[in-house]
Amino acid sequence: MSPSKTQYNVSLRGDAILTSPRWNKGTAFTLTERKAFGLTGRLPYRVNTLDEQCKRAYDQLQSRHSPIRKNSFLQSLKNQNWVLYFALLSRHLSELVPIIYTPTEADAIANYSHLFRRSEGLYLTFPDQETMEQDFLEEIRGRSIDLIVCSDAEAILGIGDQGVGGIGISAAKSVIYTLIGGMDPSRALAVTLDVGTDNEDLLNDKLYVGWPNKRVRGEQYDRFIDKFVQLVRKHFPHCLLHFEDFGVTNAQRILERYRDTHSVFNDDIQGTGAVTLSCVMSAIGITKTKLCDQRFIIYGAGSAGLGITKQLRDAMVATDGTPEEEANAKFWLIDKHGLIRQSTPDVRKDLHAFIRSDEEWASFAGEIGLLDVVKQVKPTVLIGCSTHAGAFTEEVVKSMAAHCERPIILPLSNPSRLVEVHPSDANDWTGGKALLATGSPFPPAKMLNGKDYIIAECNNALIYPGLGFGSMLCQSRKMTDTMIIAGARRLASLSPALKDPDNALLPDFGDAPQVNFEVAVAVAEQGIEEGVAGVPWSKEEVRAKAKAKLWEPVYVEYVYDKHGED
Ligand SMILES: NC(=O)C1=CN([C@@H]2O[C@H](COP(=O)(O)OP(=O)(O)OC[C@H]3O[C@@H](n4cnc5c(N)ncnc54)[C@H](O)[C@@H]3O)[C@@H](O)[C@H]2O)C=CC1
Ligand SMILES: CC(=O)C(=O)O
Ligand SMILES: [Mg+2]
Repeated sequence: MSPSKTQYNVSLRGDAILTSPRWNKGTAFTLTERKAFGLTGRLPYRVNTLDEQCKRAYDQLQSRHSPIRKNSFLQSLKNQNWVLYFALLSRHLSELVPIIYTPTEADAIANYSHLFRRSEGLYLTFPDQETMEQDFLEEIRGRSIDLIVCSDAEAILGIGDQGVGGIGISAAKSVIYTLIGGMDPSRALAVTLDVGTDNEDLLNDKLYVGWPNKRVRGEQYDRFIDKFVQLVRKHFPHCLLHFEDFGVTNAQRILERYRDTHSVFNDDIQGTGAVTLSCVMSAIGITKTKLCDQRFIIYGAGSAGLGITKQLRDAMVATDGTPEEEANAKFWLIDKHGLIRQSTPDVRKDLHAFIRSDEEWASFAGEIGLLDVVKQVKPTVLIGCSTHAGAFTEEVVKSMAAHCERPIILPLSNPSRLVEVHPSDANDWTGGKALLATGSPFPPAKMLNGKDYIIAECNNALIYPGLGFGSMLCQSRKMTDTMIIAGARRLASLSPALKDPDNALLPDFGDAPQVNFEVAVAVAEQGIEEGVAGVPWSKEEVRAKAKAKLWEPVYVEYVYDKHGED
């Protein structure tokens, strides 16, 4: 609840308030509230505190042994009582984020139609587009919306096209905005844009609950997306529109199309770019080098690969004063058909600035693989966002380490089973020299001195809630690159490795709420400084304003009022 509110006037009574996850307190309704809301006979006698409810829920959760069953339990809890759900998650953040987010959420999404119990969020389906506005208004009735997270589910986490199951990633990313970013969940909306699926398993599944049709593409797809974006702009001109897990042919295009006219954000491109920039900044703090001193190999040139490359390039230009063309030349991008160079067919337009010349690789015939590129380029940074499990083989890692004192190796693919190299292997193969971070959580590796080396989680969830909250806080008209860089710099400044190079490259996920608060402040300050903010504040006021806006999972007293909120 908002810390500025000590009381809410609520119009729901009886079963209606008990079945509203926003207002339900279950056994924590006080005796006065029970009388006022017609609940005395609807609840057992004893009034519980939130702590007692959390303990009971945690005990129940522990009796579910597999991560996916825990995920289902938490999903039910979310459908019952938001305060309890978020309070429980906050009390066990590091343990439960992997259950409600990557890696477990990937399994929940892959099995969405079979695990389905109850709908959540907004389903906008291609054949129903005539009623899109009506459906939208029905879902947000009586609510003010600050944040919309939408997905068309073509590239979910690392598991590809998941059709209507994409609502799971929109909802999980919204939950993270609340849990880590302090966003009021009643002001957020998760949306799935069901434009069909090319996943044959889903199309052949009789229980599939989405639109059983091949994915719509081309002009029809663009018109559908445009209809949705214009609807958002019409009804909530100041809300942040977050795009998640769109396919590589649409993600950057959509971002470019709308980013100058509305506050839009593509997490896979910009969020991943920002957290990776922070991670690399932290690592080069240890190697005492600059961004422009690095040679980067980016393995997997999809949305994340492009976002990471551009973010690192832009920061190099801004921080080191490297001319853009010179900065572009520090990157070697590899995709399914090897190194991307002039003779590579059908390279996406957004990658053109990073194409290597054929002349540089004249002595190589055919597709040029990772090992060849590593041997030739002698990279200092190797980043994986390919979904190609095990791609960073022992030979690749050892070849890199042969020419680089502290190789920076970031296998970022999710979920855990798709990681390009297990961080313990990379640690062992480099004699403990590699500076490592992964996309999903991994246990620590052992350093040569026997101490644990904590593997930082370089996941966009460590930064996007702060980027989004900062942008919403200052009501920015758009999310600029410089606002994102300001957030990434603030995150890097909080790295534990700054104090001790044997520490993790990024803050622990357990500290993510405090870290994201700092990111949000940096982003809003930057928005104000560059004149895109819609608030009349000075930069000095931002911190206090941000504190006042944080939503916290605590119970606030309710007073019955038939004209109150519902
Ligand atoms: N750690 C983090 O915060 C994030 C991690 N990711 C992860 O990165 C991976 C990619 O995600 P997106 O970029 O959104 O997907 P995407 O589908 O846009 O990109 C994947 C790219 O990898 C390429 N690829 C596939 N197999 C390959 C191979 N054998 N060798 C080289 N390239 C190959 C594909 O052609 C494609 O260009 C996923 O596992 C995803 O979970 C994505 C966003 C954030
Ligand atoms: C973390 C994330 O956004 C992804 O894996 O797609
Ligand atoms: Mg994603």
